[in-house]
Amino acid sequence: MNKFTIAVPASTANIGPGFDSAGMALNKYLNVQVIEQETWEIENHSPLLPSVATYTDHFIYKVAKQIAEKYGKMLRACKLAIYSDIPLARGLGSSASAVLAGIELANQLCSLSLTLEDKLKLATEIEGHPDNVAPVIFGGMVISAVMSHQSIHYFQLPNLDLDTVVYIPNIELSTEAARSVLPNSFSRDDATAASGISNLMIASLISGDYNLAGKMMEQDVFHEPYRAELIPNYQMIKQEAKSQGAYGTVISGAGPTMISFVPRGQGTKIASFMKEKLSDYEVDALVIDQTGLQVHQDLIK
Ligand SMILES: Nc1ncnc2c1ncn2[C@@H]1O[C@H](COP(=O)(O)OP(=O)(O)O)[C@@H](O)[C@H]1O
Ligand SMILES: N[C@@H](CCOP(=O)(O)O)C(=O)O
Repeated sequence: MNKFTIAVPASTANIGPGFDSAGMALNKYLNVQVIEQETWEIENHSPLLPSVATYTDHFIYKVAKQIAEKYGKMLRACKLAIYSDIPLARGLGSSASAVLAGIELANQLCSLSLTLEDKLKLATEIEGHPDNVAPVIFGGMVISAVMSHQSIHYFQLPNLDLDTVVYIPNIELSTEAARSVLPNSFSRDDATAASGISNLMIASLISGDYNLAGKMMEQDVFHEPYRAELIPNYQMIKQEAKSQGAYGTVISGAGPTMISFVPRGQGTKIASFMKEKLSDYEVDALVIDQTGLQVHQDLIK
């Protein structure tokens, strides 16, 4: 019987002004062990995972079935043993990781030979925006743009000399709810300012000017002003992290998690200082995942 593991990283999207476009893979993982057998069976091995009554209701199974059907194939039965340290509905891309796990499951079980670009297109159609799924597929930091609701262009930044600290509160905020507070349109002046800030942030990240990148991150016009009131300790986290040397601190994805971008090697020290201020939070020093989604030919947790 065939056995393998699909390992999918977490992600942080937007990075301030890169709304629905910029994202980065992080070293928290959803691992799906796949063991082919006669009947379907799904085991959740992490307290973070949602429990479902039957395998047909499981999000990962549903995505895999949808993809298989799109290509005119049937999924072969298997047992899925799922492990994850990505918290749900916190702004760390759990749904993007689950979507990619489902797409890869169909790819493997139905021998679809999907390219990375195929996976990007399929995942973006399901997720609705490419900013989480692109870095989850490619690793590192990726900028992506959907052209006329069809083709997707992307650019993977060179390795960044940055680590991160994430501040995960003990509350959920669905992406859908956090999108509902955003305006439907922007004035020309606001759109011009917002895209200028975003352009400058990306240019400064590529050139290694992390102080300028951090400043631009914190000047977002697209979403942070509208979401700030949904995020506990929004100002305090920014100020305290800055006092410890963080370049910039922003809402991770749609929140409620916040994330600081810090000098390489400083994450653990800054995380332990911030944990003192945020006793009821999970505060983690995370590094950028450079490899993206992987399929291992053995069973890993
Ligand atoms: N591993 C998983 N298995 C099943 N469903 C998942 C998994 N990860 C995420 N989901 C679904 O995605 C939802 C969270 O998505 P979302 O609100 O976009 O938040 P985020 O992606 O920021 O964690 C969960 O409530 C759950 O329905
Ligand atoms: N660009 C999206 C990103 C959502 O990320 P998530 O991790 O919260 O799902 C948005 O800001 O709505």
